[in-house]
Amino acid sequence: MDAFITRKKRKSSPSPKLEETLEIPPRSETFETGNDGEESTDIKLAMLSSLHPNIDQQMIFEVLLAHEGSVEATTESLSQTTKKKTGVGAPSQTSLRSFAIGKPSIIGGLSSPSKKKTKLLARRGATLHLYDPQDVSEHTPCTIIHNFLPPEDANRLLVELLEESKTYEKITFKLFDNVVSSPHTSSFYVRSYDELDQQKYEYVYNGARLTDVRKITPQLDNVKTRVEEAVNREIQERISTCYGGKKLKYQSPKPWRPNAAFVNCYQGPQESVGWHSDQLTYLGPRAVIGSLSLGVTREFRVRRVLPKDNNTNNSNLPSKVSNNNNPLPEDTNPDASEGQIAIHLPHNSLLVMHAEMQEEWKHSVLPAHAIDPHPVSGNRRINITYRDYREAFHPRYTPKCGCGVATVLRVVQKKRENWGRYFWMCHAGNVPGKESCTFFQWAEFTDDGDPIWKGGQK
Ligand SMILES: O=C(O)CCC(=O)C(=O)O
Ligand SMILES: [Fe+2]
Repeated sequence: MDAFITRKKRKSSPSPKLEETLEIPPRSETFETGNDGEESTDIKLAMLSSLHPNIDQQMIFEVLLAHEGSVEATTESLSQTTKKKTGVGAPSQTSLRSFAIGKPSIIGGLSSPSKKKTKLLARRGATLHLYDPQDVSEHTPCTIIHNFLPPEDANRLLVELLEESKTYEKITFKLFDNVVSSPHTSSFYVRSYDELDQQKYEYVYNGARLTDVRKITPQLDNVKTRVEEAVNREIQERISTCYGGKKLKYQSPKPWRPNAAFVNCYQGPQESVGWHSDQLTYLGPRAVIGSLSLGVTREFRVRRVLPKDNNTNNSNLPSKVSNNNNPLPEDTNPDASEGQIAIHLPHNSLLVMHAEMQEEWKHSVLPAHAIDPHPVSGNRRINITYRDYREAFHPRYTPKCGCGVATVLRVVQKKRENWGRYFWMCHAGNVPGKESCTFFQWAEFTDDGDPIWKGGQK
């Protein structure tokens, strides 16, 4: 879904614990700000991409660097560039072979039984392109199944959703003085009219309600069971091959049951979604998401978020256990946090985002230079993310803030102190132009990721 804006934390916030994060995810995502009193580069890029949707992100990044991080100077310069219709340069691409040295540790040490120092695959500014399912599962927190559905079922679903997507809309929202709109269209599907009502009137997405919620279509429903089986299989496989035979702490041991689906439509190469993590508020910690791609092939980019200490220098990060008892990432090369991996998502591929993904990685679908048209969808790509909304995380149970609205669940991603710890905070802290109340509460879970409420169950 759409998420591409954020702002820096108001200096007046009374809660020191919030310092490292403050984000404005319009729907179900979380974007992160820096902790140095300025918007992080991602945020600046997200803002600039929204303001200049037709300019390649790599170009925006270079212009931003040339202007020493000034958003104002960059936007001015980009406006000139657009006027002059200057072309944009193609980003340099590198292959896996030129970077892979040994077997990498990909998930912050969680899967790394060997103490041998491993080299990270992607360096700052470089992007590794992965096509092979084995490479994807070894080097990212995802697994991919190509040719997932029988071809005729994939086409039926694609045709159905192309028709549906004719009435999808871009989300618009206000960012400071600008009205910004999401760089693709989307809609949300649930199983029953009762759930539809709940989504419209009980669930809150960053202070707003979803307006476009639909009942699951016949083909979406038909495919759901197969996605469910495959994802549960992949989860078990991941546990045995990557987590040493034991589920992660806070990961639910229950079978994954998709009961909602966001469907995105990307019309043409320029439509995109910026860097984000999906919101855990209704999914709980260590959530798994099944993502089915149809139509035009696009690149799904992932990059790990490494914690930094207060001096933003993480080069001396010792290997130790964080507050949630997961080992901190072993590889602390600051450049490493900037490296990106591009997973190519062809028509009819199922990508499973595993339990380590949302807390420790960010993902995006960046604008493309060119696409190969698909025989059925032309220049369009449809993406379905099946999600398991957990009853225990229904807004009727989650903490309410001073604004009287259900709070959002977040995780400390960037700061070394409290890295990996979850907290509930006021949703308005994520909404531009809205004064947030000071609500903050560390989140507590059982080992199986069920919430423990202070003062007993609400
Ligand atoms: O289109 C995709 O593959 C990813 C979409 C996404 O990240 C999301 O809906 O949260
Ligand atoms: Fe996402």
